[in-house]
Amino acid sequence: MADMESSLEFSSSLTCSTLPPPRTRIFKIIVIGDSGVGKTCLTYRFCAGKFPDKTEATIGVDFREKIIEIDGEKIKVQLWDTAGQERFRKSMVQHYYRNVHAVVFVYDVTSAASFRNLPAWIEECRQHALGHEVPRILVGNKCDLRHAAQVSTEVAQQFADAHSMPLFETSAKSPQGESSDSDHVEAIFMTVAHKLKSQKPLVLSQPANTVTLRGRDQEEEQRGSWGCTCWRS
Ligand SMILES: Nc1nc2c(ncn2[C@@H]2O[C@H](COP(=O)(O)OP(=O)(O)OP(=O)(O)O)[C@@H](O)[C@H]2O)c(=O)[nH]1
Ligand SMILES: [Mg+2]
Repeated sequence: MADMESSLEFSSSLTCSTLPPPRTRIFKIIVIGDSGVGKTCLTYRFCAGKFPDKTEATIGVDFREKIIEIDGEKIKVQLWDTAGQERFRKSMVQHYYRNVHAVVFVYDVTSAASFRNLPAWIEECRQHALGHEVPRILVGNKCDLRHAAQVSTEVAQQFADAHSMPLFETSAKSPQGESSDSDHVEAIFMTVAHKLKSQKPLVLSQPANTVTLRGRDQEEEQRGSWGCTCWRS
């Protein structure tokens, strides 16, 4: 995490200095949900293209990035793989929500408890003043274990509808070939990226090498702290 932290600071200072275009938009997407639902595996699957050999409980946050191309534009998708355990996240929570572009809520289809806890995660977003314009999606993971499922698609869909979120059911583990009956991890994050791109969340007409800043965090961001929503090369 420290490496990423320093690289973010480095990148931010670069952004604010003299590097010329080309510029890459960055979409910050946070992935939240109970411990053990598979947030690390999902983000790893998207960025590394495979299921990780082993994972340990995330402490604070892990960053994963992938450059994707949409309509000829290269976009950096920056996934914030957050900690599900309260003791590993409490000092970090405010950083998760700063300048976030989209939120991915994850539950485990084999864990009714992880589904029941979703309102608490939604409430955390509300407490951090997440705007209604920030897209949210709901992901039920571990669909490869359908025989052990405790959360039906119908119940999950009702919850998603009630909260105006699209629902995806997937598996970070399964091969997800053409015959797979679950949504592809890749397709899920690409859908979010498409949505963000269509919303054009950043100011498009700003000059090169500037930072898009919001409100009272401006000075802090200019000093190069986390969550800088910026164009950078
Ligand atoms: N069968 C199956 N197991 C999975 C899947 N995704 C994750 N797992 C397993 O679930 C366990 C927890 O996965 P993690 O990705 O570490 O969970 P997490 O949500 O990041 O947990 P925290 O970091 O503690 O918040 C690991 O043993 C994974 O191997 C999946 O799609 N299918
Ligand atoms: Mg994790």
